[in-house]
Amino acid sequence: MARQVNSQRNQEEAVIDLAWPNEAWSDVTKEIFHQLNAGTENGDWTRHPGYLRTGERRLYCRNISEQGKGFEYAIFINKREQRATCVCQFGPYLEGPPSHVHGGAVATMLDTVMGTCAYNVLEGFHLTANLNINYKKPVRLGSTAIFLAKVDKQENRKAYLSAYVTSADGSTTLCDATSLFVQLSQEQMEKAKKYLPQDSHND
Ligand SMILES: CCCCCCCCCC(=O)SCCNC(=O)CCNC(=O)[C@H](O)C(C)(C)COP(=O)(O)OP(=O)(O)OC[C@H]1O[C@@H](n2cnc3c(N)ncnc32)[C@H](O)[C@@H]1OP(=O)(O)O
Repeated sequence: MARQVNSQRNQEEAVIDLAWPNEAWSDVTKEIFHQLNAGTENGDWTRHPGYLRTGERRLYCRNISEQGKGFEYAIFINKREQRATCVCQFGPYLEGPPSHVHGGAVATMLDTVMGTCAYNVLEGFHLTANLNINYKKPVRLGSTAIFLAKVDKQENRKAYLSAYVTSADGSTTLCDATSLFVQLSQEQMEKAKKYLPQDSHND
């Protein structure tokens, strides 16, 4: 169930944490979520909240508010191991090839999971400078996939990551990817400040 949290931003805008199972999640998606969430018990992993804002702006991968029709996902981060893992169920509004997920939707989740993983090493705000994806197998619409990302190298403001996407049972590699995220310099941050959310709900 989505959990309502108060946003300091302004009261009429509800900020809802969607990175929890809801009735649109399949049993497979829920089972993987609970396996990943069990890793938070000893503190090694933390669940990254996924906020749907109900104001005029929405995070792209949280913008389809009809449950189960778009991206249904939760991301878990392991700071010590510089890794992130995501379970994602792709809804019917994400079609590309008939009955399969649009490559851009898979790219969106890779960008988001690796961008979230980059928080393990980069401070402040970072942007995707480069994202390379090898699509190995088409992803069935309505299916559940697992995204596994890790930081491979950090050089100052640059974080180099790799990731791969597997079927729910882990038996099939659907994609692999690499990326570069760049933390904004002070000067770039000054310019970007006016666009940044005013509260901690920046996902
Ligand atoms: C909580 C929710 C989390 C979600 C996570 C976020 C997921 C979504 C992330 C996105 O979708 S971000 C949107 C898509 N990306 C962009 O719009 C970024 C557009 N590009 C830029 O703004 C600038 O090019 C960028 C900030 C990436 C880099 O700034 P600059 O082009 O001014 O270069 P800069 O000097 O700051 O770069 C720092 C280093 O990165 C290197 N670099 C930059 N772009 C590169 C590139 N493409 N390939 C290789 N190296 C690159 C650059 O050479 C330099 O290396 P050195 O320090 O060694 O000299």
